[in-house]
Amino acid sequence: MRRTSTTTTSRPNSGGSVTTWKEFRWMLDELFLLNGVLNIGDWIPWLSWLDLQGYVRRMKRVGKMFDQFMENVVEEHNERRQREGDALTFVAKDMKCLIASTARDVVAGGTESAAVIVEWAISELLKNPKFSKATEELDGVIGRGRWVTEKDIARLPYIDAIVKETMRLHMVVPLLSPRLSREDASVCGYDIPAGTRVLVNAWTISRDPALWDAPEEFRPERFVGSEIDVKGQDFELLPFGSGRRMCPGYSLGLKVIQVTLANLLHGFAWRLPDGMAKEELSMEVVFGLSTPLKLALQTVVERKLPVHLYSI
Ligand code: HEM
Repeated sequence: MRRTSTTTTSRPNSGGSVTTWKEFRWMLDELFLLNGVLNIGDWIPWLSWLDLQGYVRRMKRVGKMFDQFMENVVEEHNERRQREGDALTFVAKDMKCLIASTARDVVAGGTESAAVIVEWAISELLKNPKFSKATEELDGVIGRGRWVTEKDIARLPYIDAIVKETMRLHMVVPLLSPRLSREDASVCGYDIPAGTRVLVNAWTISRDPALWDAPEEFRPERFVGSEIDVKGQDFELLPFGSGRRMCPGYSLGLKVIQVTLANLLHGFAWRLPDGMAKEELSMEVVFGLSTPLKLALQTVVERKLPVHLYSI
């Protein structure tokens, strides 16, 4: 299945006011894609009114849809709270907008990035013979009688290494948030005047051969026993950015990725569809605000744990 592209604008239509799962998925794809496109009007301002690529029109449309969706969610909560007489947490009308836009950041930041990373991790594992190492670790530490919990992660160094290596190779936010230099500065021989808009290309840094051995290869082992972390202190690896504008959700995001991936590997045996060779697995990427696979991963999964563990 092909994801939203810079040229495709059609969206699923529920035909009603309630946002369907398909529409929500479409909104997220569109939001992330448009946040990362190169809009001609941003670089040549006198052309911006023409909106040559139609991106501004699309941004306005998806922005409106998202605001509407979030406002509906806040409204629903308000109604419920009113019904239950919960006066303290009732959201005043003028706060609704602020809450809706903050919630949009949290929903968008917290869902898409984690899902993209987990999908890349499984694709890499299907392509590389690293699966057995991960499942051996899980069998040894967790056993086949239960699911993985957040507390187990500290005892799963290979899963942690897979997550870090996936985040290095598939930097989900390739360009960090733009910064503005407040004073004249000199960095590595480059003069940066005050007022310059600075873009940090975390994607290139994490594939720089001066910093990484065989940077294009997926090698989780490089992080086993390594001090390099993803918390913004090691500048060669900045999947959550660094400094004041660093991702405020990094701790939650990291845990969601680790626990989700660990459970998907622990609970299911994964393989490619019959007749599909590893070499045919597409690793093409869409560059936007995030970097998902161009074609959604197609796999066959089989249950590995006792049946009763899968019932909700
Ligand atoms: C799951 C993996 C995630 C990744 C890889 C990720 C990555 C990033 C990156 C690279 C930035 C820009 C940082 C910078 O420029 O220094 C960022 C900003 C941000 N992230 Fe995340 N994020 C993730 C999860 C989350 C979650 C779970 C939330 C909310 C609960 C969140 C909310 C935000 C917000 C609000 C910003 C903007 C911060 C600002 O501009 O001051 N992110 N994220």
